[in-house]
Amino acid sequence: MAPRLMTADSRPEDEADATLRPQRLADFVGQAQARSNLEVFIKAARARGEALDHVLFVGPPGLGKTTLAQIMAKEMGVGFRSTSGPVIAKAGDLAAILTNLEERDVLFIDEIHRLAPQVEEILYPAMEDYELDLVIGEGPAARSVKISLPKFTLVGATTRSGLLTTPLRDRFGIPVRLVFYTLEELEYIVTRGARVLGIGIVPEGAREIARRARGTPRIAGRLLRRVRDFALVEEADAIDRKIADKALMALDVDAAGLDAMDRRYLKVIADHYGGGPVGVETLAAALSEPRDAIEEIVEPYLVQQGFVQRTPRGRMLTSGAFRHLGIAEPQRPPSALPLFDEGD
Ligand SMILES: Nc1ncnc2c1ncn2[C@@H]1O[C@H](COP(=O)(O)OP(=O)(O)OP(=O)(O)O)[C@@H](O)[C@H]1O
Ligand SMILES: [Mg+2]
Repeated sequence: MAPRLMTADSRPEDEADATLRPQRLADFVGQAQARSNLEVFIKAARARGEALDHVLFVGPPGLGKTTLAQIMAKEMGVGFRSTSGPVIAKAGDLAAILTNLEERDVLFIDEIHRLAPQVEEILYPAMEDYELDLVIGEGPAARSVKISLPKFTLVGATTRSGLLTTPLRDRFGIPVRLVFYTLEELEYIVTRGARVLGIGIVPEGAREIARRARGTPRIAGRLLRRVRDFALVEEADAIDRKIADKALMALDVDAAGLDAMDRRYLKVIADHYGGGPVGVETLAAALSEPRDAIEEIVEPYLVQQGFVQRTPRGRMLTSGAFRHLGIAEPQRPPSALPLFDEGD
C-alpha cells in the first residue's frame, strides 16, 4: 500500500518535529484517567525514593505511549533507555541493557509483544526480583549464575494486549490503556502545536484539523504541518477554517477524516456488492490490497466511526456510510442483515 497521510504509523518526518512532543505530565493533554493514575504512582514512588512499578501501555499507534514513557522518566528524575521488542535478538542483548541500567532508571521496550521467547524468559526474574539468571558456557561445563540488577522500571508498549503472553502481562503492576482523543483535546493539541511551530491559527482552523485527525495526535500533528505549508504559500497570517479546509481537500482528506483509500473501500462495497455483506478476501482482491492491510490499517477507523460492520457473513456498510458517500442506500433483504457484530 502506498504511504498514506491518514495512517497513525510512525514515520521519520513525524519525529523530525520532536518539538511537538510534550515534555512534562502537565503539558500532556487528554488520557485524563491514565494521567491522574500515573501522577499518583509517580508521587508515591518519589516519596519512597523507590523505582516506579512496571508500567504497560496498551493502545493504537500514535496515541502517546512513547511520549508518556519519556515523560515518566523526566517526572521521576531518572534516566531513560529505549529499545524495542524486535531489536533485542538474543538473551545476551537484553542482559547487556539491563546490567547497564542505573538505580530507578526507566527502560522502555516498544512493541514488547514482539520479544523473542528466550529473551522474554530472562525478563521475568529481572522484573520480579531484579535478578538476571544467565547460563554461561555450554554442555556439561555450563553453569548458571545470578547477577543482581539495579531496581529499575520497565515500561512496555504494545498496540494489542492480546498479543502479550500471560506471564509477561501479569508482571506489570500498572497496566494503562490509552484511548482515542476527543475533538476538544485534539483541538487543544493542534493549537499548542501551532504555537510551538510559530504559526498563527484561529479556533475554527484548529477545529477543522482536529475533526479530521482520527482521534490521534500523531495524525493531527502531520495534518497541521501540511496545512502550515498551504498557509505559507497562500501568504495567510493564520490558519483559519477556509485555509484548513482547502488544504485538507487538496490532500484528499474529507470532512470525516477519510482519505482516498477509505473512500475507495467504501465505494467498492457500495457499488459492486450492494453494500455487502462481502468477505474480506473478496474485498482485498477487488481493491488489490493485502488482506491484513485492509484489516489492520483501513478498517479499524471505519468500524470505530460506524461506517462499516464486521459480520459473520462479511463486511457491511451502514446507513451512515451511504449518507457519507452521497449514494442512495439499496433496500437490502432482511437475510442480508448482520446477526451480530463479529468484533475483532
Ligand atoms: N497528549 C498529547 N499531546 C500532544 N501531542 C501528543 C500527545 N500524545 C502524543 N502526541 C504526539 O503524537 C505523536 C505520537 O506520539 P507517540 O510517539 O508517543 O505515540 P505512540 O503511542 O508511541 O505510537 P506508536 O504505537 O506508533 O509507537 C508524537 O509526535 C507526540 O508528540
Ligand atoms: Mg511509540
